Amino acid sequence: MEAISIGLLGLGTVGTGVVKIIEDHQDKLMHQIGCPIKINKVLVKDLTKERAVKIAPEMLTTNAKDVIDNPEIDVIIEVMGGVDETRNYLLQALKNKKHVVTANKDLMALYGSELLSVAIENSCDLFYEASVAGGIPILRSLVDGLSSDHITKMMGIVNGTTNFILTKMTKQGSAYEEVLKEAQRLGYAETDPTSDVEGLDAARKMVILATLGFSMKIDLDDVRVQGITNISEEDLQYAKQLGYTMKLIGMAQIEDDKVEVSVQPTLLGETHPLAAVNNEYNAVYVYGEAVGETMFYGPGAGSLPTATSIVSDLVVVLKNLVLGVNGKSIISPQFEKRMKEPNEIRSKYFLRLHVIDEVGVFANITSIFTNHGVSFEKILQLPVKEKGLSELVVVTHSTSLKDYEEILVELEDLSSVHHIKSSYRVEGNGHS
Ligand SMILES: NC(=O)C1=CN([C@@H]2O[C@H](COP(=O)(O)OP(=O)(O)OC[C@H]3O[C@@H](n4cnc5c(N)ncnc54)[C@H](OP(=O)(O)O)[C@@H]3O)[C@@H](O)[C@H]2O)C=CC1
Ligand SMILES: N[C@@H](CC=O)C(=O)O
Ligand code: NA
Repeated sequence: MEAISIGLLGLGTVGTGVVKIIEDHQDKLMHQIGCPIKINKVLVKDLTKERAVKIAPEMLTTNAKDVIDNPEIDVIIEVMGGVDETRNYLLQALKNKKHVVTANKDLMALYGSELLSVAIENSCDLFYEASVAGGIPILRSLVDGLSSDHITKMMGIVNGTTNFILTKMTKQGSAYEEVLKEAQRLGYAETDPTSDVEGLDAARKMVILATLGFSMKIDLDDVRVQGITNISEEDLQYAKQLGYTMKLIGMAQIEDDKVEVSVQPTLLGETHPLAAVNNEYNAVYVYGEAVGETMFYGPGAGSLPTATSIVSDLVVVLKNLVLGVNGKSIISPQFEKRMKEPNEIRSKYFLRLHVIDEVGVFANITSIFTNHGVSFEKILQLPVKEKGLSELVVVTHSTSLKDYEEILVELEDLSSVHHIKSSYRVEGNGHS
């Protein structure tokens, strides 16, 4: 078989890794697919930029048509990021009967179903393993390895940048801004890291996971999102003191055919399997009715780990090409989406308050919780430097989101509550 010709859209952190893996693993790839892989054209923004891989200048272009309309190219690897422009490029590429491999979760979370239908119409493959948890083969595990089970819960640390930041803040007491800069330097963060730290990147990945895991078309608007920018040093200290580890957790659960999906800073019991996932590492905890607990762990970001998933997707495209089955493995969602209402979403919560230090305050606060049928699992009360105030930290027993939100409003209205400092979801030690 003659060489397979591929085109790259982008040659940054991930694109460079793709070129390296194709070069360094050429023998193994050749053995798997029976022919060499040839990189034909690469779209970049800046032709003069120094590249971390050797690439002939004539292979670079700033004109996307040189890649997507190029009759010599069989497969497009999209690693440029962005949504609108990229969507148009990939739609055109699929209409041109080119198979697509992408790392773009922003695009797949928003336009995945459109792109996948166009792929089916054109008998093309569209794979996106690198878009969730970079180097971990989690999407394939959901659609192949666990296809026979009924998945009821997925919890993920799916953003490497925020896990890196929280780990360094917790374990080394590092300052947020400093660690964010380090994550950017190491190539973990998005071009605009706001989407990392505000939780949006993780939310997009949870949309992809929940859509595949529950076979239901989940949209970004269905995800409740909170990032890590307001987490303070004090919160991390209290978490530790109470036996928890703070992580940005993506949660997707289904119960009685109704789904909840969220991304929020969460206090995990120290023996929860996800509590030990540190630095830029990602992990996705998947609970299936038959299989029970499983966990998929590995690097969630970075050049070579992400590129590994991309080139592995490319191998599947090429194997499918030999078998003549491209586009046949894409399965549309089976079920209608039904989301849980706030009164059906249950959790424990950590709440930190500054309250006026006087007689009767604690009783007033407790009565608000009692009126909603919510009791405390843990309580801490300490003086604060500010005169006349004390710090109250509670962990509740399980309550509905509806009750909890009403409690917060009622606490805000209480004159003896000076300030609600922070509030986080609490998860125990797993096994559910
Ligand atoms: N970094 C990571 O660890 C991971 C990234 N991803 C995803 O992979 C994709 C790429 O990320 P990453 O490699 O980090 O990004 P980079 O910013 O490092 O690279 C982007 C590349 O695309 C090119 N590019 C961007 N916009 C255009 C445009 N409009 N026209 C032409 N070329 C363009 C840039 O060209 P030039 O070099 O000339 O500026 C650059 O080569 C994103 O979707 C990201 O979310 C997924 C998993 C992990
Ligand atoms: N910015 C992302 C990169 C991978 O998707 C992250 O930090 O996880
Ligand atoms: Na992956």
